[in-house]
Amino acid sequence: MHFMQSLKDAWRRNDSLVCVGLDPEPGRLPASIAGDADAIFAFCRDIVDATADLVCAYKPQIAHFAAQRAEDALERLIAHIHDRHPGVPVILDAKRGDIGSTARHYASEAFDRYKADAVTLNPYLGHDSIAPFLERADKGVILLCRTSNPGGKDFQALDCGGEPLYLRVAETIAREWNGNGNCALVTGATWPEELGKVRAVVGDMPLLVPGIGAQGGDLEAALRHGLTAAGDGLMISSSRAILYASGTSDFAQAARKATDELRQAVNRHRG
Ligand SMILES: O=c1ccn([C@@H]2O[C@H](COP(=O)(O)O)[C@@H](O)[C@H]2O)c(=O)[nH]1
Repeated sequence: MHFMQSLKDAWRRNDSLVCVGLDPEPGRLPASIAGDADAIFAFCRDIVDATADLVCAYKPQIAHFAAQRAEDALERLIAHIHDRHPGVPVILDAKRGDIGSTARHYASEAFDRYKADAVTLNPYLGHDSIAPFLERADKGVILLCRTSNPGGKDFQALDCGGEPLYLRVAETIAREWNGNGNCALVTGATWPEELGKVRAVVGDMPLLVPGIGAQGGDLEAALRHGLTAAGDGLMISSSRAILYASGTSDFAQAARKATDELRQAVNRHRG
């Protein structure tokens, strides 16, 4: 199914705008599974199984798997989500970006190897670097726009003919790159007013919003500036605050509680 349709269905079915980020940290896995040969897979699988009815998407971050030589665990985890929780889209957070001949392999990596429904990309190399992803019309193409980190402003806020670069990026993607209707943008909750400026130029385009929880972003302000008139349009992403809500053997139940608390906090601000 088309990523955008899966996302809309999951927003509605689970009454949730929450995207759980899957960022396994070897040093933070509960002692009850940390020694297992397949601990990364088991940890993420248990979090997924405990939360799948509460989320609109999962977002595994590829570096957290690759650094541990756990790409195989990532492949099996995404297969597990598709098999056991069909209809919950998977966003591969890879932030790829390279010349077209290499980008084709990155697109194949995300969609053919990992079977992700969407992927995060860096638009800095321009349209030809993103074209191999845009052509996959059923897949989501989620482009960095106004990132949540403090250094995001170093380039993204630079003046670009009277407007900041991040807004030029948003406008260009909305007007020129979104012919297949499969684009979305990353806009951090740490910059809610900028998020609102992005919303104003991209209409109802979905926004992936990291930065709440561990990064201290303002959830209420992000919702106020980012929700569409229909009360959706956002994927509110949280990783560490959910994954490590408990450091002990009850980690999956604690993750469920943290996910539901975030879901309810978000829903209090929706129409
Ligand atoms: O601007 C961005 C883009 C991506 N991220 C990623 O989101 C999660 C955030 O983790 P938390 O534990 O919820 O802070 C992480 O995978 C980042 O790589 C981001 O934070 N900001």
